[in-house]
Amino acid sequence: MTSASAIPAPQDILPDPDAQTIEAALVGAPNCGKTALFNAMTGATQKVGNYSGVTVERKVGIATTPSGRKFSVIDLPGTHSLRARSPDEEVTRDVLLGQRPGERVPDMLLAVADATNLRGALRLVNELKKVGLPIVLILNMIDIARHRGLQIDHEALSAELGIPVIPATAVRRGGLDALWEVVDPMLEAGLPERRPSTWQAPSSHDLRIAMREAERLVTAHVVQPPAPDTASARIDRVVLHPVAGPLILLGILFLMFQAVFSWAAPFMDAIDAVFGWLGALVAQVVPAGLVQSFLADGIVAGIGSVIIFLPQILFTFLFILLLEDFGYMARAAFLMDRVMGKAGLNGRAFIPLLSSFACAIPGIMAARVIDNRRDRLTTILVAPLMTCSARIPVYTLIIAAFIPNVKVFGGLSLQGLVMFGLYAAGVFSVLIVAFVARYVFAREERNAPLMLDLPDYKMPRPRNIALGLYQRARVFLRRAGTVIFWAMVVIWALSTFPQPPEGATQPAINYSLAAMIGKAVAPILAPLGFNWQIAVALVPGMAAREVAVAGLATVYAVSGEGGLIHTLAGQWSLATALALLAWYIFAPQCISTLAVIRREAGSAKWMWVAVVYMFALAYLAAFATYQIAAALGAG
Ligand SMILES: Nc1nc2c(ncn2[C@@H]2O[C@H](COP(=O)(O)OP(=O)(O)OP(=O)(O)O)[C@@H](O)[C@H]2O)c(=O)[nH]1
Ligand SMILES: [Mg+2]
Repeated sequence: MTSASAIPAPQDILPDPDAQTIEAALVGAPNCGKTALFNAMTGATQKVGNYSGVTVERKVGIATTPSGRKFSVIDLPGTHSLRARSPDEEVTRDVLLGQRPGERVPDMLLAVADATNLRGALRLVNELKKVGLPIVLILNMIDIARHRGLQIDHEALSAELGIPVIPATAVRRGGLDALWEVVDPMLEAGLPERRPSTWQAPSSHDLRIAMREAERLVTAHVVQPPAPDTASARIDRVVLHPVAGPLILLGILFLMFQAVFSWAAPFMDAIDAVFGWLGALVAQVVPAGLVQSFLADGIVAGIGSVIIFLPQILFTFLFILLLEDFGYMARAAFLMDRVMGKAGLNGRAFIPLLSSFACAIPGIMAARVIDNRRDRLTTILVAPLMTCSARIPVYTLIIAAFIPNVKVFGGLSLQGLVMFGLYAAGVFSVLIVAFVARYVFAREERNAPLMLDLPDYKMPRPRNIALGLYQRARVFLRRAGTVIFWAMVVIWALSTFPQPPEGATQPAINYSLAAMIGKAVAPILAPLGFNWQIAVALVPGMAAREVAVAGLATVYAVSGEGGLIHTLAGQWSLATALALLAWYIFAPQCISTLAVIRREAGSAKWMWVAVVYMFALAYLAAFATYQIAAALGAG
């Protein structure tokens, strides 16, 4: 039998316009492995993660059965019931009930259960049966269930439910063989006509009856192992401990930044050497003049100054992805729940905020899992304050130039410590702003604690990690090749033209348009300790945060200074550097994020609220930092 997962299929494509194509929808609780199944069936590479709420949109792919039959598979956000409470659950409900305009109802349902936790899945199946579509129940993660000694009589379950029940392991080669053996003949024979839906939103009474029925099925057909004391439970007794837990969380993050700083350094040096060599090569091969300046100062210096931070970004995400896949991040959510509740943040805001470490855009989209509109809005507005990966270049550059590379407190890297502090400042400001928003929105204090599904710990899968890193690297390099490249071209041109007059005495850039613009904006930024060169970098830096780094590299390279880090260390005071760090904690310097806020919040008003409050905080923070640092003698 050929493995269907070996057949690549384009992702995110629309269903085949040929109405003959069968459409099967994956439905199940959050974190039961729907996306892992989707990827295995279609060869797609959608994000999976060991926590709930990874998928918030409908995705379509084409699966090919071993006998070569093709059908569409729809991956949906996880849901416990069709009685949808949040925008992501509504997607699932609307797809199944045919309430999405222009989309037909799927032809069959692939109900997915986490085999180690059948009760909820059986309750959902009870509801799904009323939709009137043919159902196949997939008992996914059967590998874990077997490992734990759970015995599930899937044949008896199938007889009693009246639908096929098939064990599967989405993440193993051959893990879908049993599924294909059932689905292939089903497709061959043709699916039965859809019966009219009799689904109605269940009342709490209905839910209780369905729950009892699920309970009965589990008792009848599942043999639980005698010792329920699993490794997960043992680990959780330590990491969820009320005192030890938060300390362990802090310790892990702390060590992470220490490691990132020391491990990334040699790779960054290597990239620096390559770009230094490229710059020298350009200077040698291309005759001195405008073309040489464009290539060496604009392209090589500008792009190189950003690409050098790739190792830092990859190491940071190596840690985050490992913790996610291991199942620790869901515990972190549990530990942070009380603090977040005090700040008035919805417990489900944790994952959106966690995603914002990569980039605020997926973070803001992940806020769709939050049902209460005001809570969702608060999360959308604070997500951009989390330290996204585009800030890493800015932070690292300034740290490298101004924070000595020394060990303190018996072996801790001071630079790693400052980076940790900047991340902590981001998290802290999220909590403060959310707290204030609670009064602005007149929201009540959150009373219900977070209903968390704590997933079992799993060994991180190298494939998931590699995929995650590859995607981060691709996003980062693509930005370097597009937004940053074009910003560089503009900044170089502005810093080069008009050319200095005959007999000019100052550096050429002082006669350029960039200097004129920078000097016009500079008075507004002077109280923050920013000079006109910073102003030149910050204005196009609205496009994306890293552009400011590339901008500084070009501005100073065109002025004829070599080595950005050295130049900055020589030209700025410590107070200026600290003020710029403070500015970047808050400033909304990313057009794409603002566009997504507008889309997800549903009006331009909230985008402007974000722009105004973030600029105001950035200005205040930079002002206070500069004035205090200068007063202390760092000016
Ligand atoms: N051991 C094992 N792990 C699995 C299996 N299927 C999925 N996983 C892991 O379980 C976790 C959750 O998988 P996802 O596919 O993201 O779950 P999902 O149902 O799409 O979750 P949401 O999108 O949040 O609803 C990931 O860490 C997967 O690698 C399986 O059959 N066996
Ligand atoms: Mg998913």
